[in-house]
Amino acid sequence: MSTRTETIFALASGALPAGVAVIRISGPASLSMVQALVGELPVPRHAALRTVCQPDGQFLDRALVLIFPGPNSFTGEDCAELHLHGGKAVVHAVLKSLAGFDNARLAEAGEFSRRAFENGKMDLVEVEGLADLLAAETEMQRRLASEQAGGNLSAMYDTWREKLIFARSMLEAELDFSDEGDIPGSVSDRVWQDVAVLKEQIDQAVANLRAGEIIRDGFKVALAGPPNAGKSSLLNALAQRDVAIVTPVAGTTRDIIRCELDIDGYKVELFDTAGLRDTEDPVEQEGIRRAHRTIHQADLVLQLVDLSNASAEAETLVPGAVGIGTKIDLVDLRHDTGSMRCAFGVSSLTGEGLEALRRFLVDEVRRSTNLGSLAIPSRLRHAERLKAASYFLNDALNERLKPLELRAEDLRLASTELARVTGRIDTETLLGKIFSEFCVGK
Ligand SMILES: Nc1nc2c(c(=O)[nH]1)N(C=O)[C@@H](CNc1ccc(C(=O)N[C@@H](CCC(=O)O)C(=O)O)cc1)CN2
Ligand SMILES: Nc1nc2c(ncn2[C@@H]2O[C@H](COP(=O)(O)OP(=O)(O)OP(=O)(O)O)[C@@H](O)[C@H]2O)c(=O)[nH]1
Ligand SMILES: [Mg+2]
Repeated sequence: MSTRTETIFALASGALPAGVAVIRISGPASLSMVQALVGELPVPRHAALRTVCQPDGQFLDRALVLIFPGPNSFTGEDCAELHLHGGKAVVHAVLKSLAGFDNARLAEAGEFSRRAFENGKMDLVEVEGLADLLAAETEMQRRLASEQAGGNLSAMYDTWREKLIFARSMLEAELDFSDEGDIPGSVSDRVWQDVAVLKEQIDQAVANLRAGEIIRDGFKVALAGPPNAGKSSLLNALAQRDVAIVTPVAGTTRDIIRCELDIDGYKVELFDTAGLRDTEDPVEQEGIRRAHRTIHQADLVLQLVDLSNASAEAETLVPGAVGIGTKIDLVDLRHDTGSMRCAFGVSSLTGEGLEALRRFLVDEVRRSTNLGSLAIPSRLRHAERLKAASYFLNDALNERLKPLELRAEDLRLASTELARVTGRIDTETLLGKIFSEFCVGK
C-alpha cells in the first residue's frame, strides 16, 4: 500500500459543457474533503444526492456523490466521486474549492492509474490496455484493448513465468539429489520438454505482434500508380470526404496524404502518393521518393491502372501489388485488355466496384490478423522482452553440455524478462512513458 500524503482530484469526464461532469478524488483526505463539501457521507459505493457547498457555506450544486473507501477502490486509496451538473462554471467552482484543502491538488495525466498500479490494482500490461481502451476508435481496437485491460494477456505472461519458476525448482531439486549417485535424468527430461513447449508459445506470441499492431495501429494500404491513374479520387471516394486535391493535371499529388477508415471495425490507414514517373521537377522528385518509401512500408499496395488510357497497358505491376482498374465508367470492360491484370475495376465517379474493394480490404486485414484469440501483444515492448526470454530458453535447451546450474540460471533470466513485461521489476523508466499517454482524470 502506498503511503502517499497528497490527495489528487480532476475532472474525469469529457469536455464541458456536458450533461453530467464527474470529478474524481483519490488519497487520504478524499473522504474528509467530500464530507466538508456535502455533509453526511453516503453509504460506501452507493450514490446519494447531496448539496455541495463551499466551506464558507456558499451553494455550489446539487450532485450525486459516491465514496469508495480504500483499498476497495480503483486506485486502492480512499476515493470519491462528485457527479455534478456539467457546466463550466459549476465544475470550476468545485475544483477551486477542492484545491483549497491542505495537501490536495489537481492530478497529473494518468496519475489515478499510476496509483492503481503502485497499489497493485493493475499491472503494467493492464495499464497499457486501459490506455488503448481509452484511445480505441474501432470495434476491433476496443476488443483487443479490453482483452489486455481485463487481464487476459497478463494472465498468459504470468502463467509462463510460473511455469519457468516451477521448471527451475525441479532442476534445483535434481541438483540437490545428484550427490546421491547417478539418477537417470528422467525428471530433467520432462522439464526440458515443458520448456521447449513454452519456448514455442513465446515464439508464437512474438510472431503474433504484427497482427496485434495491425489491429491497434491500423492496416496500412498504399495507393500507387502513375500520375492521373485516379489515386487521389479513389482515396476521396473511399473516405467519403474531399481529402486530397484532384485535378486533370498529371503530377497533382506530391506529399503523402493519409486518411483513416473504419472498415467492419478494423482501422485501415490509406496513403495517397505522388504518381510515379521520371521527372525533372525537384518537388515532384521528392514526392516520388516519399511515395516509394510509403509503398515499401505498406501492408498492402494497390496499384491503380487507368483503364480509359490505352498506354496504361504497357505499365508493369510492382511485385506484390494488387492491380486495380480505375475509371471503369469510361470503358467497356468486355472489350478492355488492360482490365485483365486487375483484381477489381472501380469508378470513383459512379462508386461502382467500391463496395467490392472495401470487402477485399477487410478480407486482407482479417487474413493478416486471424488468430482466434485477441490475447496477443500489440506493442513492441512486449515482443522485445519475449524475444529476450526466448533467447535464454534457447540457450538453456541447446547447450546441453553446460552444467545444469547454468542452464537453470538461463531459465531464471528468461522468467525475469517475462516479469519485466507485466512490470513486476524494472518499471521506473517505463512508468513515465506509459502514464504520459493518459489524459488528466484517468
Ligand atoms: N463512475 C465511474 N465509472 C467508471 C469508473 C469509475 O472510476 N467511476 N471506472 C474507472 O476506470 C470504470 C470502472 N472501473 C472500476 C474499477 C474498479 C473499481 C473498484 O471499486 N474496485 C475495487 C472493488 C472491486 C469490486 O467490488 O469488485 C477493488 O478493486 O478493490 C471501480 C471502478 C468505468 N466506469
Ligand atoms: N471519369 C472518371 N474520371 C476519373 C475517375 N477517377 C479519377 N478521374 C479523373 O482523372 C483525373 C486524375 O485523377 P486524380 O485522382 O487526381 O489522379 P492521381 O492518380 O491522384 O494523379 P496524380 O496525383 O497526378 O498522381 C482527374 O481529372 C479525375 O477527375 C473515375 O473514376 N472516372
Ligand atoms: Mg493525386
